[in-house]
This record gives sequence, structure tokens and C-alpha cells, in this order.
Amino acid sequence: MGKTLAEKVWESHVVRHAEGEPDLLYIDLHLVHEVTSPQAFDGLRLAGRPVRRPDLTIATEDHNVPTEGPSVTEGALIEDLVSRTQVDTLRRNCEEFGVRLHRMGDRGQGIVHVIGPQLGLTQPGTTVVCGDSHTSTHGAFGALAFGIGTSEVEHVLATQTLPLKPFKTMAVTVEGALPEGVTAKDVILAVIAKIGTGGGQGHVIEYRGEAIRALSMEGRMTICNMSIEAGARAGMIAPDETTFAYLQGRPHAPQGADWDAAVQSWRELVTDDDATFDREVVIDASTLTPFVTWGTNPGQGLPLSASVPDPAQLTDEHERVAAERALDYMGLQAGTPLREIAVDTVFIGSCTNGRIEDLRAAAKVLQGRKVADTVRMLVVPGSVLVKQQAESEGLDEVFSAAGAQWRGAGCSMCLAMNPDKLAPGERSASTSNRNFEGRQGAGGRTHLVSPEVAAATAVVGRLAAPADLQPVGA
Ligand SMILES: CC(C)[C@H](C(=O)O)[C@@H](O)C(=O)O
Ligand code: SF4
Repeated sequence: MGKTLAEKVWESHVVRHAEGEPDLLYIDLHLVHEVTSPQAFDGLRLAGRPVRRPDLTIATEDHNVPTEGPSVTEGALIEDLVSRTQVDTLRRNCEEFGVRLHRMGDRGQGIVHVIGPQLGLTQPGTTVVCGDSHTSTHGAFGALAFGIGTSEVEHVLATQTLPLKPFKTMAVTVEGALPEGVTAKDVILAVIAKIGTGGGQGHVIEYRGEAIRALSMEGRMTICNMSIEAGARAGMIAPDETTFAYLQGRPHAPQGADWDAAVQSWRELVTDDDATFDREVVIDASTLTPFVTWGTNPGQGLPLSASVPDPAQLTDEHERVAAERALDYMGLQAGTPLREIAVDTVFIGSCTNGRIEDLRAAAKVLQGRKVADTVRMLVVPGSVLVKQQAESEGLDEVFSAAGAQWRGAGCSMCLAMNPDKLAPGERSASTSNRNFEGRQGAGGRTHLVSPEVAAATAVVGRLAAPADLQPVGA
């Protein structure tokens, strides 16, 4: 019987298989950041072990870094003591164990899931792990990419292998072409709303179909990034010409004859025609529209044209209670049109939507327009290279002229581990991936949106799509 893409990558990495035991898989790339690595390095130290493959391990500072102020512009110490300790600990660990680290201020620094692809480290058919749930992002290249816990981080540091339990396979096929103005973010928010936050549990999702094939690599990363929000272990997209074109010439991509050989083998990385999936979901792309969340999990989303749902109409008891609680936390009334929800903060950034195409899309909406007086808008590039690219295209000037704040690279307001936070009761439209209670700051309220919707929302002051805006100059 044929094999799925995920099964092919898995099987090519098994270094030990024994009946009734997890397979031991070889890991090609281990990404490290400051939050989930300290105890792992402590464990190595205690056991007197080195890092087995420092050359396959790469670290960056992202979650705890401020995105403005002297620590960004002048290399001053991070003011917050907890954040400073985390970052300093990573620096000491990387120094001691010989791991490459992209520190604040380096050209290569940025969010862990932005820098791997950007450097050409993330390649088709590889296994990629990181102590971070959004490692699924790298699956956009046809890599099998998992988030792991801190004890697993230690295992990979020590052995470059990882015991993994078998997974189930799921296909999400998005058929047809996306309508004008509908983005990768809208697709994945719609997928999660359809299958639920537990819908992918235990599965590796492969995204397929014409609408997925038509996406750029960055759009594909946005989709795979949020697989974890559907409960999946990983998300994948088979590599194709788009993938190869993105990778070619990147610092760590193969070169010359090696490149040709690599592309030839990468072409094999497709699900066989006669392979079967444990579960299949089909979505008609033509039915999709800009999508926003109204609740406190990423599955509580609806088309922007809809209204806040009435929990009383939900038949599932669990869903009803969750919706009631979400509306209470979010300060929303059932029946309110989503377009009437006013926000005070707009955040563009994160490993979901902090890449150059996201910034271009937002700048295109803001060009010649102004952010509403009632809104503060943060635009945070996912990496220093994204920042430099954006500046070379003049995007920073578009953002600044519109009244948005142009920041340094990092996770920023995606999660409240650095100074970029919502105050209690504040409401954001955010291009990040999680809208949990307190995610962007205690008491903060988050609506997940695409960069285009975020930018239009900043202009209007209420949830809006670019199509809702007056033409510039009108
Ligand atoms: C801090 C880290 C462990 C966490 C994750 O695993 O995803 C963070 O990146 C997040 O997005 O919530
Ligand atoms: S940007 Fe957000 S989701 Fe991505 S790694 Fe950072 S905190 Fe996690």
C-alpha cells in the first residue's frame, strides 16, 4: 500500500524500532529558545554530557526580548529581571555547550520559527524539533516538525534522537481557488473552526488541494503554524516548485550539484495516490471569507460578516458553557455584528504572520491611510532580516506615516512574556495564533485575524476588512 508524506519522512528517520515501543527517530534540526531550554541544559550538565550535535542545533532569543528601548537599540541590559535571567542563561548555556546563538542585535536573530526557514535550515523531508508548540510551522516545507517538552529537549541535545509514539494521519484538502481578499490565515482559522481545537488530536495533518498549492511559502507557514491550535501534532505540505524556489540560494540550502540531487529526492516527498489517511476533511475554497475569532480559543471563529453567536443556540453542552464563558471574558453580547466590535490595539507580528509578505500586505492597506485615534498599532517583524527587508522597501515609513509603531524583532505581543502587553480589559485585533484568556496580558481580549484584516481594523477602529475601507483620497 502507498504511503503518506508524513509516513515517508518518519520511516526514513527511524533508527530503532521495537514492537510495542515508541520508534526512535533521528532529528535533523534542533531549534532552541530561552524559555524551554534552561532545565534541559542543566540536565546535561548534571549528567556530564556534551551536546551531541552542536552543528544541528541553533538557538535564538525571541520570547523575552523587548522590541523597543535601549536593550534593542544600544545593547543595554534587559530591564525586566526574569526576562534578563532567561536570556542570560541561554547565552551562558550556548557558550558552554558550543551551540550557535543568534543574540539580540544579530542579523540572524528573530522568532525561532521565522529564522529556521529564512536561513534555509528547514528543508523538505527533514525532522525538525523545538521546545515550542509552533514548530509545526516548518512542516510547510514537507518537514516533519514537532514541538517537544523540556525533558525531550534534553534528550535531543544529548543524543540527536527522540522516541516518538506513532501518529495518525489526516488530510485537509482545500479545493478550488481562494476568493480575492481571502488569505492563508482565513483558511486556517476556518479549518480550526470546522474541526475544533481537538479535531486534529493525535494526527499529523497534511494540507492539500489547489488552494494550498497556490499559496506562497509564507502562506503555507501560516497554515502549518496553527496546526497545533487544531490539536494536531504537526502539519505538513508536500514540497513543490514553490518550495524549491524559496529555498534556493539561502545560506544553509544545498548548492551546485548537491542542490540538484536534493531537489530530485525532494520530488519523491508526496503522498502516494493509493495511500490512505485516517481522517479526511474537504473544504471548498470558494466558500471562504475573511475570518475572525470572537472567543477564547482559536476554534471560536466566524466570518467577519457574522455576529457574535448566541450560546443558548449551541446544542453541545460543553460548547455552550465554553461560549458563555468566552463571551463573558471577552465582554461581548450575543448578536452583536462582529464588524461593530471596537478594538484599542492592533498587533501585527508573531511566527504566524510576522514575515515580509505579511508586512507588505498590511502596508498595502495602510498606504495613504491613518490608524484611528482610538487605536495603538504595533508592527513587529518576525526577525531582524525581515525588519531590514521591510525597511529597504520603505514599509516602515508607511507604518510610521499611518501612526503605527515600528518595532524590533521578537515574539512581542503574541504572548505576555515581554513588555508588549495588553492591559486588563484592552481588546486587540492580533495576527498571532492564540486568543486564550490572558494570552496577551492579564485580562486582555484577543481577536485573531489576518494581517489585512488587522490593518483595516486599525484604520476603522472596529473589526474590518480592506474591502470595507473608503478608497484612498475619496
Ligand atoms: C513559550 C513556549 C513554550 C510556547 C509554545 O510552546 O508554544 C510559546 O511559544 C507559545 O506560543 O505559547
Ligand atoms: S511568536 Fe508567539 S507563537 Fe510564535 S513562538 Fe513566539 S510566542 Fe510562540
